[in-house]
Amino acid sequence: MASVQAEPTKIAHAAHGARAVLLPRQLSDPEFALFARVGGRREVQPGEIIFRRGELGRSMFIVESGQIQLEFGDGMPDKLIGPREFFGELVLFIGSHTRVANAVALNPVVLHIVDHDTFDELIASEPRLLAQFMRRSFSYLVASEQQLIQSLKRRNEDLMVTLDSLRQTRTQLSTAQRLVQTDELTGLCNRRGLYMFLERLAEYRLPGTVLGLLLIDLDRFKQINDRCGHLIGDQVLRAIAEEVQNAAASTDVPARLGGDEFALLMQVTGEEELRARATQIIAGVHALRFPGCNEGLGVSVSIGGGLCADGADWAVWYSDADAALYEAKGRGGDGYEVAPPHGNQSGGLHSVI
Ligand SMILES: Nc1nc2c(ncn2[C@@H]2O[C@H](COP(=O)(O)OP(=O)(O)OP(=O)(O)O)[C@@H](O)[C@H]2O)c(=O)[nH]1
Repeated sequence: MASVQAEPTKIAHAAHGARAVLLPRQLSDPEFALFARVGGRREVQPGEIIFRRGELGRSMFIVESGQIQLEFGDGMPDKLIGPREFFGELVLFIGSHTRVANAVALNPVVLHIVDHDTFDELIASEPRLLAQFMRRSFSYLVASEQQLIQSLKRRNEDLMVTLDSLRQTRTQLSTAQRLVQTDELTGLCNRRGLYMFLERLAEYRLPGTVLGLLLIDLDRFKQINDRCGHLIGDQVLRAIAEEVQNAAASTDVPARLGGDEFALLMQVTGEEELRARATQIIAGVHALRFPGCNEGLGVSVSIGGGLCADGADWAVWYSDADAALYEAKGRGGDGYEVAPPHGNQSGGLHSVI
């Protein structure tokens, strides 16, 4: 519920104390007497609505006793109108004006209602008094509008700050999401990242291609670690990751599945391209050199691959490529093997996650 901005109901006194100064919405004695005399008297019960926001206004109201709450809505503060104050006067100054607030009686209220015709007659019969009333009322309305503009400006600034921090949160979220899907050592996609890609695979599929999977495993990596130390071991892993990345097109997903096992999920034209990529990786790895270690120890990889059967899932693709990898390892490593086409049609990706 909006807060209530109470307007002073007392007559304020000028600093020098010589003359009483009326607050903007207060009527002087002669003004109140005049409006009370010509206006229609109406008693209002607590909770009764005098007018609603959006209604076409026809009259101004003067409060003799009790309190009226003006509810502007849209998060703007409500206003209280008390004895000898007026509200709804805008309709008398500009024709066919719609109400900008709901006016609700907070307690038993006595009102005097001045309509358009009565007001016009008063302008003719009491021009001096009415001019004074209108002048004061106008300056109040202008001040109110200025206040409103200020408060809207402030709200706008607050909103900009909120928007800014939301943008930051979004950036942090996407950074966190990227980190969760990335292998820290090599910067490639990790297993989780690959699974997330698989969930949205349909969005990335290129027409006229088939999916192909290569599993790449370092040969005798334990020995490299043992002989050269883990730091060199890490360097080797990073270098292999680069070779896998080099063999990947922009629509492919190179990943480190863990330890010394890498994967390359590709969109290829057929088995020939799959073999060409495997050959490229093997050749790239052969050319790698690691100062202080590589002299006596070659680095090589074994690769198992296969074309991914349509309708099958990751578990099937992985198991076919893994069987081929096992064969390549069995032949002493440093080579690749491609699995025969697989006809198995099974369920969804979720069987592996
Ligand atoms: N430096 C380093 N070593 C790792 C990392 N993750 C796993 N390893 C090591 O990788 C080695 C993998 O050993 P194995 O699974 O026996 O594989 P391999 O020695 O390559 O044997 P083959 O695959 O049969 O040729 C282990 O010694 C792990 O400690 C890593 O992040 N950094």
